[in-house]
Amino acid sequence: MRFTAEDIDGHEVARREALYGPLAEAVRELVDATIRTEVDAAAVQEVEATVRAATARLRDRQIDGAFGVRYTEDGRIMPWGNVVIGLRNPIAPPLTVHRERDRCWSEFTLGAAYEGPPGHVHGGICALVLDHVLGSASSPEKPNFTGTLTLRYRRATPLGPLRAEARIDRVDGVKTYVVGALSDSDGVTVEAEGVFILPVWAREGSTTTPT
Ligand SMILES: CCCCCCCCCCCCCC(=O)SCCNC(=O)CCNC(=O)[C@H](O)C(C)(C)COP(=O)(O)OP(=O)(O)OC[C@H]1O[C@@H](n2cnc3c(N)ncnc32)[C@H](O)[C@@H]1OP(=O)(O)O
Repeated sequence: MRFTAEDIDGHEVARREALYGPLAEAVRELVDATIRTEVDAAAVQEVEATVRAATARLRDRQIDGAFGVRYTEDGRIMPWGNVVIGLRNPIAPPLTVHRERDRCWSEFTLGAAYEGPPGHVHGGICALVLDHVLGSASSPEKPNFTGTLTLRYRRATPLGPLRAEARIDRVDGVKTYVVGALSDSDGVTVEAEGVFILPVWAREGSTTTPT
């Protein structure tokens, strides 16, 4: 498991956010435009060549494997490759998750890139979002892992503005039970409950390391 310390200060974190955030946002727009465009064949081929050239340019210098979770000495966490919240991940909507004591919530918009049933959010994407928001609620600091996630899809979730929220129901040793829901403006579309577990390597007195 890749947790990497970065010897950088707040200014450097901000500089990187300002550099990579707009790139990821531009690629998100590209994905949406790729799905919805109706330009002619020549234009599609021209854009394909441009995108391939841009990809090759970025690959001139890159890390091996995934981004991992990076952190600074002063406790800033940079999960920038994360598929839900990652600043550098164009697949991430991305969500901004807010916290208040034992609750977390996020308001966000899912567009064409997240479609399953026509005009509606893919069920796996609903699970992805709820897994993350419930997991975030389960622990403000230590990294809990999803043990079991149970969902009840009450009705199809339309693409567009949505809200996900979660709160701790109870804690039993290393297990935290969390409940939550995904909603649109008409109310709940998916109910969720999850058991989030502190992995062995993060438990008090553990000498094992993340694998
Ligand atoms: C770090 C910063 C990150 C920045 C991002 C922040 C956002 C974070 C949000 C991220 C959110 C997204 C998060 C993600 O995407 S996490 C990624 C998806 N999840 C996984 O990959 C988890 C894989 N599994 C494991 O790592 C382990 O099996 C875990 C850690 C789950 C348990 O470990 P271990 O197997 O060693 O446990 P134990 O033997 O000591 O048992 C302990 C207790 O737990 C009970 N139990 C065991 N398994 C399960 C189960 N599956 N359901 C229910 N209960 C279970 C067990 O009976 C016992 O209870 P009791 O008998 O004592 O009563």
